[in-house]
Amino acid sequence: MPKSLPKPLRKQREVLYLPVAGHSAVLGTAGSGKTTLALYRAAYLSTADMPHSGRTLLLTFNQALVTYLNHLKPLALRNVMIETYHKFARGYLNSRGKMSFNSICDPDLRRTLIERAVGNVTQHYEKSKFFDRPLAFFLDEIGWILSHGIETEEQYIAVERVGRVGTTLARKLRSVMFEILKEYLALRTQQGKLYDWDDIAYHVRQEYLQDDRARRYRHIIIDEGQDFSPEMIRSLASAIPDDGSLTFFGDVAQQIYGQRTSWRFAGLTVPQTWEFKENYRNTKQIARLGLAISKMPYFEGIADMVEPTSPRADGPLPTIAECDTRAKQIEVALRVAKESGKTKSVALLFKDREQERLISSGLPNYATKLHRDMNSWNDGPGIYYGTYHSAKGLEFDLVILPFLEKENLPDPEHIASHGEEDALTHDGRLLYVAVTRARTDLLLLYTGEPTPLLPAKPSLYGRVSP
Ligand SMILES: Nc1ncnc2c1ncn2[C@@H]1O[C@H](COP(=O)(O)OP(=O)(O)OP(=O)(O)O)[C@@H](O)[C@H]1O
Repeated sequence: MPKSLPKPLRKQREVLYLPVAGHSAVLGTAGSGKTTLALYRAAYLSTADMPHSGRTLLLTFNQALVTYLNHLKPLALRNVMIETYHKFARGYLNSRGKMSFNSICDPDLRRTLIERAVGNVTQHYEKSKFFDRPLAFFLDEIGWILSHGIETEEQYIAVERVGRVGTTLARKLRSVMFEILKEYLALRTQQGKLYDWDDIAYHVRQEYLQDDRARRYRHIIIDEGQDFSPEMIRSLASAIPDDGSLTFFGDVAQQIYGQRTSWRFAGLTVPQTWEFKENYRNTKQIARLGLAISKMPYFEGIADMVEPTSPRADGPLPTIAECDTRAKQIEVALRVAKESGKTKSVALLFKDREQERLISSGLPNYATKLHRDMNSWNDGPGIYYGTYHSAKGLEFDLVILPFLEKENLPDPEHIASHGEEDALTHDGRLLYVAVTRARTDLLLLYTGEPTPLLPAKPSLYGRVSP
């Protein structure tokens, strides 16, 4: 068994020994040990000399988490491959001779081609407000169709929920939308691109349907599964043999990629879902703020939400600091990070790379940037910085969140393209992820009016004026 990981307790032990064949799903609140148990389960399923043992694949969404997992991965897991879904997909298609050089359409080209597709289709119709929607709407809708494995116009017209919160697309417009999708795919093919990041999973699944070779992995485990699209999950269900297993770990409150669809659309055969409610990471005070965020109106109506029970460890209240200017926020963030980074792990997290750059130039050069290609992980004290997305699945002693003002969050561009409700829903989950990365200390900074994403209750915070 892994040595460096905490010993599984209660529900965690039950999950470790879930059936070794078929599908299982574990839903857990932040910090409840999903990643830890994903590693334990990988060790259990890959243990040599057991009747159920076999090669095991542990998949997650982003590279920073893969690097972190590899750092936690004990020697007992030599038989386990840990990688991102997208790396797995490329590798598998390559093994089938279906991945030539440069055959994936990158997001910039995709954007250009979808814009062109909208323009081309517009010419066949009379002027309509539909075509005036922001490009982000078309990018999203096409992503939604492809990541759900929808193949025909009839399927698309019949499907129940289409579009983001508040932007459900009327059925009569779906034919036009589908025409835009087909035009995009035609333009993409002309560019020699066989896939994009939304439909690669569809192609993986199609390939498995025709693949009668022995399966490379007997067991697959998905961590951060809430961010896997239904088609990604389906493709993995078809990647295991009949006597193999698929174990899904996820937290719907932390869904920050994709179109907020449900893993349940993937149609796994899960007799029962298991829930982890105990939070082992955060102090009571941080967990209370996390819980208050998850009770905000913008979280309402999510299926499968698991509410945490209060952790035992006590700590300081999250600190909220109103600064006169953004420059002051930067000064405070840098000072605290440098001081605390000597003895603690500290993460400075931002909405996007642009905001990260406002601070990163002032950081010492030993600070570690969290990013897609990071390939080593230094445990212990130090400064880490990156976007909320890049910190997914990770944890730090102190988390510093600058720029929490109303003008910045929810993101004004997101409001412009998808409306306020959608922006609140999207950025609320990001904030939830960011807050729950903190083990013991949290520093929230803003100028002017704080973001409406933060709960107003004063007793949740210790307030300071630097
Ligand atoms: N049984 C346990 N006893 C003590 N500590 C534990 C136990 N299980 C997990 N932990 C610790 O709790 C923290 C959170 O665990 P982990 O990262 O596995 O949670 P998670 O559910 O994947 O979190 P998230 O979804 O928020 O990323 C880690 O520091 C882990 O070592």
